[in-house]
Amino acid sequence: MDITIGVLGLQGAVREHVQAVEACGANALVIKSPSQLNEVDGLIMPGGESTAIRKLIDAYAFLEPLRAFAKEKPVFGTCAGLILLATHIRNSDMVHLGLLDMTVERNAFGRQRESFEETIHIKGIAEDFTAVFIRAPIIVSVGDDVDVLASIGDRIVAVQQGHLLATAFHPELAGDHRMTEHFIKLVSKQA
Ligand SMILES: NC(=O)CC[C@H](N)C(=O)O
Repeated sequence: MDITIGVLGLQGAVREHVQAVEACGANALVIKSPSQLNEVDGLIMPGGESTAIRKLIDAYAFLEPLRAFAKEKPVFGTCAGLILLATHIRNSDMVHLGLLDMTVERNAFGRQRESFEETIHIKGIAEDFTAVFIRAPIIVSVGDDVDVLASIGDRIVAVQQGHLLATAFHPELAGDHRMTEHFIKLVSKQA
């Protein structure tokens, strides 16, 4: 398979995503400058700290190139990456890429449960996925064109809108690559 997936390499769980992509048999490229986006078929925006990543996005003039990329090609945002994709952030005027039609709430599981694992069902992808949540956001509501892939109670934790995919959890940390594989399939269809 000659697919190359970029992993936005500004801050956060970059190396783990590279390993997950390679474990799925695709090539991975750590993206540190906007011009490298021309070399990849899809992009993963990792978890980390969305405000820190945004500062670096601005410092390296990444915002418009990322928006343009995501309009054409598949993007997978995990945790902080999900926040970067959202059209609305609850209790904030901040919008980053503003492309995936959803309202997210940052750090929504509260202090007691800052980090935990939960076995979840991901529609069409996995019956029993061990999802790792780290100071995770939740998706509070989604637009009509957004497909909800997984929830915990009434908290939405995975969605897809066309070629945009987002999870509140860290799929690269579970040692189970089905979510990454799903993204690579999405990329192959479009590449
Ligand atoms: N693991 C994560 O990516 C946490 C996200 C972080 N709490 C934020 O708001 O950006």
